[in-house]
Amino acid sequence: MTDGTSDQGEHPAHVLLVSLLSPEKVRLGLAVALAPLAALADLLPYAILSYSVGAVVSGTASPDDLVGIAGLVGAALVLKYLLYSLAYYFSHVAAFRLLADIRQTLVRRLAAAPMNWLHRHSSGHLKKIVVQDVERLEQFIAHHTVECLAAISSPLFVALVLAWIDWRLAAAALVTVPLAALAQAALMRGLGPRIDAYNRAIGDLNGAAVEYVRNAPVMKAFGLNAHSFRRMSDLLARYHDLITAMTRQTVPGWSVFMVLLGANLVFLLPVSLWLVRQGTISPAETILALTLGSVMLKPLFKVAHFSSEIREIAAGLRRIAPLLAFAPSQDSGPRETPPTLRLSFRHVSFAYESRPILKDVSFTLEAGTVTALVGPSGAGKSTIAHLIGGLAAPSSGDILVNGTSLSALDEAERSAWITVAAQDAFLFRGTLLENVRLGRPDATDDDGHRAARIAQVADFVATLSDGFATMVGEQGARLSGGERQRIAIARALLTDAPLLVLDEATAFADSRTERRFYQSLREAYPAKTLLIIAHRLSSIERADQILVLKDGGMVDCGRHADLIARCPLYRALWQRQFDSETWTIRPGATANAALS
Ligand SMILES: Nc1ncnc2c1ncn2[C@@H]1O[C@H](COP(=O)(O)OP(=O)(O)OP(=O)(O)O)[C@@H](O)[C@H]1O
Repeated sequence: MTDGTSDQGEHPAHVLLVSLLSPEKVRLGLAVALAPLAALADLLPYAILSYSVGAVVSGTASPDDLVGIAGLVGAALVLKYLLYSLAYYFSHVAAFRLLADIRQTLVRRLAAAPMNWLHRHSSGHLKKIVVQDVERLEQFIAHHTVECLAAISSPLFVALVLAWIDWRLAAAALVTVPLAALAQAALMRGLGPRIDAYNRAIGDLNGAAVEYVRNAPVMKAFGLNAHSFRRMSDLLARYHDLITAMTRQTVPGWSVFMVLLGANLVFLLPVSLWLVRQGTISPAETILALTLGSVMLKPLFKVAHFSSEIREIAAGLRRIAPLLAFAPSQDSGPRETPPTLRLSFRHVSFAYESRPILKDVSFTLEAGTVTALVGPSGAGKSTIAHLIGGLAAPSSGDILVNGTSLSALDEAERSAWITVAAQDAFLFRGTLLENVRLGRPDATDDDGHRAARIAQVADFVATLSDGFATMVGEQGARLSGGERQRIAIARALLTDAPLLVLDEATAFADSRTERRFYQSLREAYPAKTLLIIAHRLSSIERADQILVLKDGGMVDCGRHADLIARCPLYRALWQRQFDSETWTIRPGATANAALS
C-alpha cells in the first residue's frame, strides 16, 4: 500500500510517457511514419523545378513537357496534402483518445489517492495535473508531433540531396549548425531552475486563482477588490518578475540562433558558384542547391521552439507520476466491516511541519459508546478528527481500531469502518436524495429517508416543492449552511460505518434540534461508536465519557458530573457556555456593554 507521503513517481518522465502513449501506438506509429514522407513530398516541387530549369536551359524541353511538368507539380502537391492530412488525422485521433484515457485514469487514481496526500495538495495543483498537464500533452501529440518530425526530417532530406549532388554543398549548408547549437546551449544555460520556478509559480497561481474565485463572494461582501487578495497579487508579481528575467535571458540568444540558421547562404552561395564554374555541377543543380539549401535550416527553429514545450511536458509528467502510483485497490477481499468498533489513541503525538499540535494523547472509545471531545479553541480537537479520518498520520504513537493499527487499513476499509462528518459540508450537483445516497450508493430510498429523518432533514425538505428531488448545486445552492450540514450528516449516517465522528457537525442546530438529533441517533444506531466534537456542552452532558483537551494534551476524562466536580477547565467551559446561553440584552444597554 502506498502511504502517499512521496511525491516522486517510480519512473523517469520518458518511461512514463511511453507507457501512457502505448494504448495508441498504432495510430501514433502511422503519424510518425507519414510525417517524414509528407516532408519529402514537400521537396518534390523543388526537384521538378530544377529538372525543368535544366531542360529549358539545355533547350530539350518541348511545350508538351511543360504541361507534364505542371501536372507533376500538381501531383506532388496533392501527394503532400494527402500525406499531411493522414498524418494529422492519426495524430489527432490518437491525441483525443489519449486525453480521455489519461484523464479517466487520473480521476480513478485521485479516487485511490490516500486522504493525507489529497489533503496536502491544493485543488489548484490537482486541477493543473488533470486539466492543464494532460491538455498540453494532448495538444503536442495532436499538432506538434507531425510538425516536429517534418521539421527534423526536412533538413536531413535536403542535406542528403545536397550531398548526392556534391558533398561540399552539404558541408557548406550545414556549417552554421554547430554555431547555432552553441548559441542555443548558451541560451539554455541556467534556464532549467528558472523554468522550474516558472512552473511552480504557475501552480501556485492556479491554486490562488481557485481560492480567489471561491472567496469572491466574501471579498465582495467586504468591498475588497482583486488587489486586496494579497496572495494573488504577490504571486502575480513573482510571475511577472520571472517572465521578465527569462525574457531578458532568452531573447538575445534566440535572435542569434535564428540569424545563424538563415546564415548558411553566406557559405552555400560562393561554394555553389565555384562548383558551377568548375563545371562540377550543372546550373540546374545550382538552382536546386540554392533554393533548398538557403531555407533548409529554418524548420530547426520550430524544433528549438518545441524543446521548451517538451520540457514543460516533462515537468507535467513528473507531476502526473505520483498520482499514477496510487493503484486502485484490488478486490482481494477487504476485511469485513465489523459490526462494532473500539478505537484507541496510544501515546499519539502530531505536528504540523515542526509545530507540535498533539502531545502524547491516549484515550479509548469503547464500542457502542458516546464520547465527547471538548476543549478551548485551538486545543487540537479537529486534528484528532483528521487523524481518525486518515487526513493525516500521527508523528509518533499509534491509533488502534479493534486492535489493528489504523495505518494497516486501506482507504476502502477505513471509509467503510469510519465516517467523519465535518462542519464544512460539500454538496455535489444533483438532487438532495442523490447527495444523501453518496454515503452508500446501493442504499434504498427508505434507508436514505430514514437517515435524513434522523439528521433532522425532514423539516426543511417538507418546505421544498420538489422535496428530496430538489436539485442543489456544487456549493449546495438554495440551502442554508445548517441545511447543508444536515444533508452531510444524513450522508454520513447512511454509510453504516460502526464509528461516526461528528466534528462540530451540529453547530447549525439550536439546542432543541441538537438534542433531538442525538436522541434519535442513539435510538436508531445503538451499536455505533460515536465521537462528538462540540462547542455546545449541553448536548453532550449525557455522554458515556468526556475527554477534555487543552493545548494538544489530555487534561482529564470522565463523566459530566465527575468533571464538573474535579476539572476546573471543564467547569470553566461549562460555565462559559451556560453564561452565553443566558445572555440577555438589557433594555437601554449598548451592544458592547451587553457583550462585555
Ligand atoms: N493545516 C494546518 N497547518 C498548520 N497548523 C494547523 C493546521 N490546521 C490546524 N492547525 C493548527 O493546529 C492547532 C489545532 O487546531 P484544531 O483545528 O485541531 O483545533 P480545535 O480544537 O479543533 O479548534 P476549534 O475549536 O477552534 O475548531 C491550531 O493552533 C491550528 O492553528
